[in-house]
Amino acid sequence: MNILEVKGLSKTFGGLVANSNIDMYVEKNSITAVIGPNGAGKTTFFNMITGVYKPTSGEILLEGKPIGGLKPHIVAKYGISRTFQNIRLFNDITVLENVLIGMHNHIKANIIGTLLQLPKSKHEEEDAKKEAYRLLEYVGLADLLNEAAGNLSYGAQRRLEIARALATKPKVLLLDEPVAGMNPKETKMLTDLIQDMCKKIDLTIILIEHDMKLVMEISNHIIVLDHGEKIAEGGPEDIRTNSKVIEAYLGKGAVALA
Ligand SMILES: Nc1ncnc2c1ncn2[C@@H]1O[C@H](COP(=O)(O)OP(=O)(O)OP(=O)(O)O)[C@@H](O)[C@H]1O
Repeated sequence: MNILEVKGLSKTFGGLVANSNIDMYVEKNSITAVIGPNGAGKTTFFNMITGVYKPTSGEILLEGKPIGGLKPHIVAKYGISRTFQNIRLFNDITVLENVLIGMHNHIKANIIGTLLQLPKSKHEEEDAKKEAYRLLEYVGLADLLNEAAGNLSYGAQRRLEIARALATKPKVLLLDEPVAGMNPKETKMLTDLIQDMCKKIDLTIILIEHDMKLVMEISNHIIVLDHGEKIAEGGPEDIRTNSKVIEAYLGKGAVALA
């Protein structure tokens, strides 16, 4: 079953075509990678799916419902969450508080209730803390819950971003270059986490990643963008040997790397 469908999606900035007529079908509980050289249009594509950019044309359907052009917080409520290429955490507050902030969409108590410490809000806050702790345990950060986020190692900050994204209870999680800048040990931890999220917590994952070893190892499906167009899609083996893909990465006349 397709949880997400993208049909004829385009985005232009003035005269520049950043995405042109892209189709994508994402199966539930799968891992899809979006790859392509620098400037190919990958982040623009993510920004349209998450509501940061309004598509110039085309459709985005989550479980058959149109979500294209909705505001990011509404898209998040419908079940799409993301992490960013450049880590965006609140460095001066604790690890736990960063996750609690991710939950605000799901906490019903209003601000007055919170200020007055009404019983319902107190109860909701306790539940939120328990859930945040559970998420931190899941990503391996429970021991650091009272640490300022800015003091965490790079790999731990990436896992905290994922915990915060999970706090919105997404159905689809978009990861923008999740292992960029990580050492091999951190990369392995994150790779295991990505696969576990897909298998054990009923999540569908779409990732942008330049680490081809990782992409080939974990993706069920890969789509390749170049100059804003989808030039290929398929399983890792199809993509590894696709002449258009090799040409996009290495230039005309290049031969297969594999
Ligand atoms: N807000 C914007 N305004 C104008 N042009 C933009 C905007 N966002 C992206 N672009 C342009 O759209 C094209 C695609 O950019 P995008 O960031 O989507 O590529 P990318 O594949 O994510 O690149 P990278 O791998 O380097 O992150 C580029 O030419 C970029 O300059």
